[in-house]
Amino acid sequence: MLKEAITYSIPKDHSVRLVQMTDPHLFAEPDGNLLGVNTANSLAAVVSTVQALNYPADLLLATGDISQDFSAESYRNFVKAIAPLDLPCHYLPGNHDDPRIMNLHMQGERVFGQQRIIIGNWQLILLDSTVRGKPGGHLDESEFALIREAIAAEPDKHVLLVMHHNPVQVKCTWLDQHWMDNGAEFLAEMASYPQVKGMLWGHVHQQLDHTIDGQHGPINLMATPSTCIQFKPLSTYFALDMVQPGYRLLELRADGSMQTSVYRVPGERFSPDVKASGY
Ligand SMILES: Nc1ncnc2c1ncn2[C@@H]1O[C@@H]2COP(=O)(O)O[C@H]2[C@H]1O
Ligand SMILES: [Fe+2]
Repeated sequence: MLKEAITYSIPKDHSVRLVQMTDPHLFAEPDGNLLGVNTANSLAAVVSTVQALNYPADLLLATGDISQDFSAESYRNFVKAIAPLDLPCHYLPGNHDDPRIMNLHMQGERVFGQQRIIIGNWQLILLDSTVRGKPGGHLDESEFALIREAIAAEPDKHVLLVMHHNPVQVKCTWLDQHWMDNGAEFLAEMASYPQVKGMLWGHVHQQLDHTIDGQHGPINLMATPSTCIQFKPLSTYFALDMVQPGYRLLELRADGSMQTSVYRVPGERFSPDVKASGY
């Protein structure tokens, strides 16, 4: 049975404006760092950068790997860190999250774990692509069923599919072993639905903007940098990139088209240990 969606009422001819933040990898302790980057500080820098823009966003999407240590405090720290944005936050799990602890501790008046959002002319579907105990992803049949039922329930809404794992390979050999392993099947089915206009994910700690031809028009594929460490694009072996922490803004237009850009923290404040060989 399809669970009820959260509905935001904005005029149907208005654009929906989203901020996406992904892979903050927070710790319980404020001095926790991942390969030389203090992840609480880098998230705070991203939040300040977004705040300074005064972007009239409707929602914040947090696309997984909220935690690096599976602690309750790491999730509470995330909720506190995003408070200055004063936006409703919708989250989904990544491979470094514990869904039970996450759902218990991602608590706030406007913090939500539900899978469907109806806003303006759009339906946002938040998918769980995680596989217990594994870094790689897979989309279960139940998630396919959710998408089919959600589209059938709201056939007039454009659809943005949001998830943690990449359904396409990014040409980083070491990282592509952890992609959504049935991504090809997923893409093939989604390309047959006229409603599906975009797919948005995290996990790969790098930007990717790519368009594929669906059977009814283009579908935007979008990956977003982490708010902490960045992976070097097109690398065979694990390698970090020196580009700064980032986030993405999206404007989903009422006609089903979209405008989106990735932004990064200005300056060179965050420099990871480039000799690191993994985590
Ligand atoms: N050297 C490595 N080789 C393969 N996988 C790795 C390596 N280092 C880390 N990983 C895993 O690959 C994942 C990719 O992004 P995540 O943030 O999910 O977390 C990473 C780790 O779980
Ligand atoms: Fe991650």
